[in-house]
Amino acid sequence: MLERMSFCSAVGIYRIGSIRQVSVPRLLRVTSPSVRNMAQTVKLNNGYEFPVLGLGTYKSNPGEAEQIVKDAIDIGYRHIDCAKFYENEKEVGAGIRAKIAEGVIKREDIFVTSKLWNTYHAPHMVVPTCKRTLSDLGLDYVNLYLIHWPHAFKEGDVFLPKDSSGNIIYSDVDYVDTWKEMEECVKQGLTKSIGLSNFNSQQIQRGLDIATIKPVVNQVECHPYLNQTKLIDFCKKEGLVVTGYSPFGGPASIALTIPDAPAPLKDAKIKELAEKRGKTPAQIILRYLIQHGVVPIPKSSNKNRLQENFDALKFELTPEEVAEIDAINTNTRICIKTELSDHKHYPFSLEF
Ligand SMILES: NC(=O)C1=CN([C@@H]2O[C@H](COP(=O)(O)OP(=O)(O)OC[C@H]3O[C@@H](n4cnc5c(N)ncnc54)[C@H](OP(=O)(O)O)[C@@H]3O)[C@@H](O)[C@H]2O)C=CC1
Ligand SMILES: O=C1CO[C@H](CO)[C@@H](O)[C@@H]1O
Repeated sequence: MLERMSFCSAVGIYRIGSIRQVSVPRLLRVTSPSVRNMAQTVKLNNGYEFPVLGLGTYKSNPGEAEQIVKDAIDIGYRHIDCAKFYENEKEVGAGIRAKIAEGVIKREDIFVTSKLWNTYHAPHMVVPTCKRTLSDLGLDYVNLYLIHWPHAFKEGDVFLPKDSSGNIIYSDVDYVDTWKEMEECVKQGLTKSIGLSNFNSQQIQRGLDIATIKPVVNQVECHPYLNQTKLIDFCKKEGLVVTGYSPFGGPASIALTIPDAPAPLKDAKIKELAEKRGKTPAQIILRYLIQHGVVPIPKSSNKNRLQENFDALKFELTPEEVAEIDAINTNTRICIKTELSDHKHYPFSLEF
């Protein structure tokens, strides 16, 4: 599986599937390694390098998010996943900027993603909303800006606008019109790349058909119970990398609201492999996703678990072990949003 591509006495470059890994001999390492000489990355279709493991920040509460981001950067994370919807971009940005100010990283060493929320799809709102995110983060640009969901809600700063019966109020805006303004964000230097999140294959295809700047990523739920092999194949064919959210099945809050929510961390096969390999269930899951070419973005607000998750970069599963995990897939979607299934752009009515 691990195939050496080239070697010189100073630096070895390996390829795991399409993942490039640059390893630097111990003597050349500095105490705070930068993404340029340490990160394992995959190349996006526009040539930018995308670190193969990121940090999720949903439910990283104001008060903890800044410290968690700082801890993650110290551990070696060089990819942070944010969103306006998470309402913590100020704190996340403060963590990133603190580490730049300390000289631990330079801006170009870290890959920052943010997302356009559903209430800002109207074309005239896209560029200003991206600028608001930049202002909250305190950064001049993000590396990747995603349309968070294909379905638009009534425009405004109320993220979940509801009518008197408690139903979400939809908007008619078509994501292909939103996409044109996402392209404008690239042209204005607000983001290096643009992409999609929670889009199904037909929606991606519709986007590709009108795009002059291609999406580089589709970010979707991905874990051993929803391993997304068909969508991954489709995305690979079209030149998109799949980022995998909720690799452990999502935050405890989701598990609490869905009493029988599947818990991949507790799966018997995952636990068996973890024991056999002397790893944790979390590491087995992250490694599994990475070896499928998915870029997982686990969230943790605990420094030990941040380290544990990061250490998934340091071992490999055999093809047989990957196949054993493939066999526990049940295509079970946790973040399913059935309450939105009558929206004309609801993404989950198709198989993939
Ligand atoms: N595009 C989209 O629509 C979506 C994007 N996302 C993104 O994906 C990220 C990750 O997904 P998310 O839904 O947060 O869920 P995850 O699957 O990453 O699970 C997070 C939960 O797992 C726990 N956890 C983390 N590490 C470990 C470990 N090693 N062992 C045991 N438990 C662990 C965390 O607790 P603790 O913090 O205490 O460690 C937390 O409760 C989000 O933060 C967000 O950035 C998520 C959902 C939708
Ligand atoms: O990014 C996100 C975090 O999780 C939320 C709850 O499921 C999602 O709605 C949202 O898309």
